[in-house]
Amino acid sequence: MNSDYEIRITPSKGKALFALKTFNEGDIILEEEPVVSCQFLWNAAYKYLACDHCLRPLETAEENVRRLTNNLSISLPHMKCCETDKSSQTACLFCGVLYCSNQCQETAYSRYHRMVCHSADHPLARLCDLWKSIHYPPETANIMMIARIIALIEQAENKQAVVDVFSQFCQRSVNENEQLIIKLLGEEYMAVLEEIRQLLVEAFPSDLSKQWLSPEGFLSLLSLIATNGQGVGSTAFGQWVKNVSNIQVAPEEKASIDNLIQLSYAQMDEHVGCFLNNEGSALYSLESSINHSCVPNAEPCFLHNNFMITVKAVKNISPGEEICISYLDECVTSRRRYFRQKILKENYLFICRCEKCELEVNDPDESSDEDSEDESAMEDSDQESGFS
Ligand SMILES: C[S@@+](CC[C@H](N)C(=O)[O-])C[C@H]1O[C@@H](n2cnc3c(N)ncnc32)[C@H](O)[C@@H]1O
Repeated sequence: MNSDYEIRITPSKGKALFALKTFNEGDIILEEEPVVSCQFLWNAAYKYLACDHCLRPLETAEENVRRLTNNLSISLPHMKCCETDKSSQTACLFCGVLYCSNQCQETAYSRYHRMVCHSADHPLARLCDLWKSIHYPPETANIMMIARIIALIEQAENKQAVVDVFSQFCQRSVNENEQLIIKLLGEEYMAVLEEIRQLLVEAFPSDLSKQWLSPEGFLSLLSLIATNGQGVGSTAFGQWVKNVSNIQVAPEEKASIDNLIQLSYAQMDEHVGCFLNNEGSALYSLESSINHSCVPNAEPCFLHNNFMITVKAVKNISPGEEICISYLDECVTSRRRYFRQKILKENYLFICRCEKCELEVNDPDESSDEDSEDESAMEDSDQESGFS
């Protein structure tokens, strides 16, 4: 039992997280590891090297910046600011997936990897290929999350306890599940879903898994990860930049490091655009109970450069206040109510009942020219940020 916050059921938003103590701006409210997580498939295929369990970067900062800029001549000073420890890395002897440490490998193996470890001709390998053929970058979800969820249940000694963990996540009606999946994949790919489901059934043929993988069960699993999945990102170069910016150096050296950083990001922009990070998605037990607000008082971040999420206060929060994050990019949160509601309704399938939207309830329900321009920009950005 935590005395800093608690989950309560609210009439308008379902589950919500409330503060039980004062948090000052910048305070850490909570930190947690996910129940399940997975790197995106294209992200992994494009050699964004990350631990298969915790998504920690496996490249050094220098390898990372060279790959992302396609410039092999870049050398980074102060490599002690790079946190990648190659000496602790390890690989699964059978399927070859990489881990940052024995500990991650052992945790993965004991919890789910035994069931999902596969060779190139396994149904799960075909599943990954099929998923990649219908879900191109920018990725928002990964079918292997479902495989890992099933594996977690299959491998658990106390299966009911694992099932209970997943039943706490926000669920939707059958009709809403379908709408979300259409949004996730696009209507034209809905027929392929049955092929995907069949491959999962082939990979997990037990009677227990078949229950989860019935047509309806499968759709609700997909919808569960779309509704509750949180994007996760890690970066070796970004971490080096953060660390190197905090060391004391002479002003001339500082200027030369800043110049190198600026130049590197400019070259990355040209070579890989916005695809800078190791990326995946994850389900967090507590964090997924945090509702959206257009005036958030908290934000999620990844201070440990792996899948551990930190929720930080961005304003002072009083005991009894609801803790909310924004599901939207900052540029959308600052727009008019009509526009924010439209984006949330279309992408997340809910009508926002946050404090700001409730206050502006009488604002006109019509779009402006500015909104229309932003809508086309959002079509790209909402794909980038995914559903959460
Ligand atoms: C990740 S869950 C958050 C926890 C959720 N309230 C629950 O009961 O599990 C996201 C869902 O919460 C609800 N939600 C989140 N923010 C909301 C808001 N500002 N207004 C209304 N509903 C909201 C929506 O149903 C949304 O799909």
